[in-house]
Amino acid sequence: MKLGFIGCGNMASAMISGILKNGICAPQEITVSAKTQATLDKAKAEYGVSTATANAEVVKVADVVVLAVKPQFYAEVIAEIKDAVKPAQMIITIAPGKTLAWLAEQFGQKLPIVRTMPNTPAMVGEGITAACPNETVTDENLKCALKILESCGKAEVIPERLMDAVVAVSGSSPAYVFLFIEAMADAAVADGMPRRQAYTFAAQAVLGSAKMVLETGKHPGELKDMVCSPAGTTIEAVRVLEEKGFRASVMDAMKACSDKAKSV
Ligand SMILES: NC(=O)C1=CN([C@@H]2O[C@H](COP(=O)(O)OP(=O)(O)OC[C@H]3O[C@@H](n4cnc5c(N)ncnc54)[C@H](O)[C@@H]3O)[C@@H](O)[C@H]2O)C=CC1
Ligand SMILES: O=C(O)[C@@H]1CCC=N1
Repeated sequence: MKLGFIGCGNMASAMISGILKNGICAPQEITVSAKTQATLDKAKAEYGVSTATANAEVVKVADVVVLAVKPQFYAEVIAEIKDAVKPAQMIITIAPGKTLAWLAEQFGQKLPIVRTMPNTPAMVGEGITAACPNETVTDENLKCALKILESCGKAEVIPERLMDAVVAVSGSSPAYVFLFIEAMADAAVADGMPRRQAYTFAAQAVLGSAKMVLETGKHPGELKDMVCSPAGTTIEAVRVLEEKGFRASVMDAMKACSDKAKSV
């Protein structure tokens, strides 16, 4: 399968890394375009992919084209490539806010389009991607799209109305988790732990806790209670987090994120 990425920044790189690690296709079967030659040179050096100076070149050689530019550039890029897109070619989008109806209008022709929302843990094969196919996508198309997306982690088909929620809960949330890990490491450093070691302990604690949620099927509240020994240390931290509105701040931040996703 020949894959094309229009744009080769953080998200495209994370996906390419996951795709290559899982052998979904060979490096030379991936063609990328970008704004600058420096980006193309970096992608070629890092992944061994083919590069194209024009976006239409990517469309000409790929069976599946991933639109990996920022949402504000979608209209101009689609305008540039739409005449080169063949009816059987599948388009995968990864931008927030660009609905299937908007995409159909921009392309001006019936095309199999899968709207998705991935995240950067795709880089280490631990991403999660929401996928929403339009009515032109066949079962075969969807199988192919999910094979690509599942090479970077988990993928689930969802109704389009949930896409903005997905941006907040998984598309953007690695950034909140990185903030959390950084804050925990800073606190450990304040207590005397070497910084590098503090990142390892903080990150592994988050990884292990996440695996417990995914693998035990227990409610996060129950898992939290399993850590909080009566009159112990953990409940003191939990009390302070509640006092400072930890959960409310997470929910408010995610509301701001999903609201923004509606307007990009
Ligand atoms: N970074 C993330 O965690 C996630 C990003 N996304 C979405 O992925 C898309 C890309 O985001 P990032 O990779 O973070 O951005 P980025 O800024 O890292 O990469 C954008 C890429 O597009 C290229 N580009 C810009 N204009 C172009 C044009 N006219 N033709 C060809 N290439 C062009 C740039 O050279 C760059 O390689 C965005 O729509 C973003 O919302 C989705 C989920 C997660
Ligand atoms: O911040 C952004 O707009 C992109 C979409 C989801 C994660 N990053």
